[in-house]
Amino acid sequence: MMALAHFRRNLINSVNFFINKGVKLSTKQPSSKLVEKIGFIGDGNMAKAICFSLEKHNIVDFSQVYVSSPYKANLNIWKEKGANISTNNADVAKNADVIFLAVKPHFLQNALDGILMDKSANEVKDKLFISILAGYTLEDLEGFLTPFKNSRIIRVMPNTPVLIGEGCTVYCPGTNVTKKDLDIVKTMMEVSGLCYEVEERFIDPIAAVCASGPAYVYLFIEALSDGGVRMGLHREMATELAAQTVIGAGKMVLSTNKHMGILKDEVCSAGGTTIAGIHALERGGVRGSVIDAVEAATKRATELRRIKKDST
Ligand SMILES: NC(=O)C1=CN([C@@H]2O[C@H](COP(=O)(O)OP(=O)(O)OC[C@H]3O[C@@H](n4cnc5c(N)ncnc54)[C@H](O)[C@@H]3O)[C@@H](O)[C@H]2O)C=CC1
Ligand SMILES: O=C(O)[C@@H]1CCC=N1
Repeated sequence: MMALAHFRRNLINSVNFFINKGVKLSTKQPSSKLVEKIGFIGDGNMAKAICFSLEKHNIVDFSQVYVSSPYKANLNIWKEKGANISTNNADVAKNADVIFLAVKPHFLQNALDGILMDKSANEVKDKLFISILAGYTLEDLEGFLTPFKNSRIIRVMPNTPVLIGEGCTVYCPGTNVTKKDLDIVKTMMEVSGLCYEVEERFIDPIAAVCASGPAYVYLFIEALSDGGVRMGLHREMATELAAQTVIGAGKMVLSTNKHMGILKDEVCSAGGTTIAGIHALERGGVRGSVIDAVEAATKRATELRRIKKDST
């Protein structure tokens, strides 16, 4: 219990760091029947992670979920769970009150054009849209959504661990977003991990750290496991130990509030095994590579936006 209290206290300290930097924090308070009908335009990995988490936390029942994608085969998993599926995005846009835009950035124009070509497009008004797309700014998105009268948009950047309640999500409201709209997004996303409101200028770098981050960490876990196998461990054991080591190290950073360098030094005995491993990592340029990765992913968000603009 004491350890838990200590963990919480230090987590609050970490979060205060963000608040001091102008980042607003939400606390977890699940509620039911938050929205009547929730929609997903795009039915892929991130839509599933968000929706399955919402269902698990009793925020929505699948009967309240409307989801669309051009490929019926991909929608079957949603149908089996009881969601309302369609290959016509207009069905989701008309029926749902809160609509996640969950397609890849280069498919957004096509997805919205499909709605506008539908004869019932004029029914799509007074909607709250939630964009999880990398790259597109609120200004871009509000431009796209102009035809849907009185629509509001919130830009949200989640990551796939929301599926298991260990996500990081940030969000930023567009013009005319109401307090109720923000409460909806906060309540939906904070059940699945950390959730902050941020200034929009932080979203691309945060996406590069948190939304892309799981992929970097999987790479590291795989490599750590490979190293174990190279040294004679069975794969299953090596992977389990590598993954738990990453969980443990992450929790140490959050719960002890010690600088990472100090935590690293506590593992490195003088002339011992760990410093030999650290030396090998530093020779391989691990720090520079990770920093380069975050820089490259941040820059790529801007490129994604430009690709769309150049092609219209
Ligand atoms: N995967 C991740 O970890 C994260 C993804 N995102 C963002 O979420 C969005 C979705 O990413 P994922 O779920 O990973 O992609 P995904 O490829 O798994 O899912 C996208 C889905 O959109 C569907 N689709 C394609 N064209 C469509 C159209 N015209 N109308 C409706 N649906 C269409 C596809 O069938 C596909 O299933 C992207 O914009 C990405 O930037 C944001 C944070 C994290
Ligand atoms: O790779 C991507 O573009 C998306 C956005 C952040 C994580 N996945």
